Amino acid sequence: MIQVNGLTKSYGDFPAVKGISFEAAPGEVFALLGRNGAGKTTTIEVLAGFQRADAGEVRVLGLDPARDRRGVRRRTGIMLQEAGFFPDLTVAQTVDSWRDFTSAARPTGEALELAGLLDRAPTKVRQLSGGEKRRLDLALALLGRPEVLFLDEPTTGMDPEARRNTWDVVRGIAASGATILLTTHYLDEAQRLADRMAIMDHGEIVAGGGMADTLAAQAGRVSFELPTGLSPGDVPLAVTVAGRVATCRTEDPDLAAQELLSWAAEKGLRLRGLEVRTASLEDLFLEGVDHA
Ligand SMILES: Nc1ncnc2c1ncn2[C@@H]1O[C@H](COP(=O)(O)OP(=O)(O)OP(=O)(O)O)[C@@H](O)[C@H]1O
Repeated sequence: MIQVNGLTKSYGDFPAVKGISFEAAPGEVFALLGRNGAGKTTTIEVLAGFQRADAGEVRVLGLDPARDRRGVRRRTGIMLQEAGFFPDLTVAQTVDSWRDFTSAARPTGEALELAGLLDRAPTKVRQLSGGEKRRLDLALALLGRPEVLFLDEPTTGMDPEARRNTWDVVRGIAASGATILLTTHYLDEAQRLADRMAIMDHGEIVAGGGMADTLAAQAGRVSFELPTGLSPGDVPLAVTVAGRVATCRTEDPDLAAQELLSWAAEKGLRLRGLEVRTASLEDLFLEGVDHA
């Protein structure tokens, strides 16, 4: 559904995307992650046909978006970071006007219901909150029953309930066979939603793969307060210490915690603040962008 091979894009002398490659299959949610300026939006804009790549090959639904922008646009939905709405139209009028130039469009009520915005149908766009505007954007992106959906930071500004609603919608669309390319700064969102991901930094992919496999291959951590009077060398596992908090990075955090607890019991020590954590996407993200 999406194939990117060696995509390169510069603005003047500035290389924003430096030869990245990835693919996304039908029914897959693919998350493109990375800090501000990493090149995520540029990548989406090239895929959606808004920008031309300088080099590399890009295919969406087997089409080249630079040559067949119309064909791509007809079968894809897009939610960019800044939407341009007419402030004096109501929510329903906005959707209606988009329906006029969308083929096989959903009924207005259905699109609004999907985006959780039905009760705001008669409200003027200028009166919507930031999160509600994102929901209107989502309704428009879903209007043409897209086979590929590009979502650039879709839940920014949404309250927790609206975020969850959006996740359910995204999962539903993916379950119906569509492919979703998502950028987000909420790593919990990526971890919950995405089947696969790529972390970008300075225009390059620095880590990526299947979400579950990649996280499973990452080390977890066990941390606790180092008991008074002890030094890191007294602990039976290799730890790093910041302040009084000792941290052990390990592939098996449960086993490490058991070893620590039996050692503490034997010595009559109490391990305060004991925390056992499997690897999170946040760990991987920080490691990826730090080492880049
Ligand atoms: N039209 C433009 N002209 C010049 N430079 C640009 C333009 N658009 C983006 N850039 C630069 O290209 C780099 C990549 O921008 P891009 O918007 O793709 O990053 P991003 O990963 O989407 O960031 P964010 O998380 O902040 O949305 C940035 O350094 C940005 O300043």
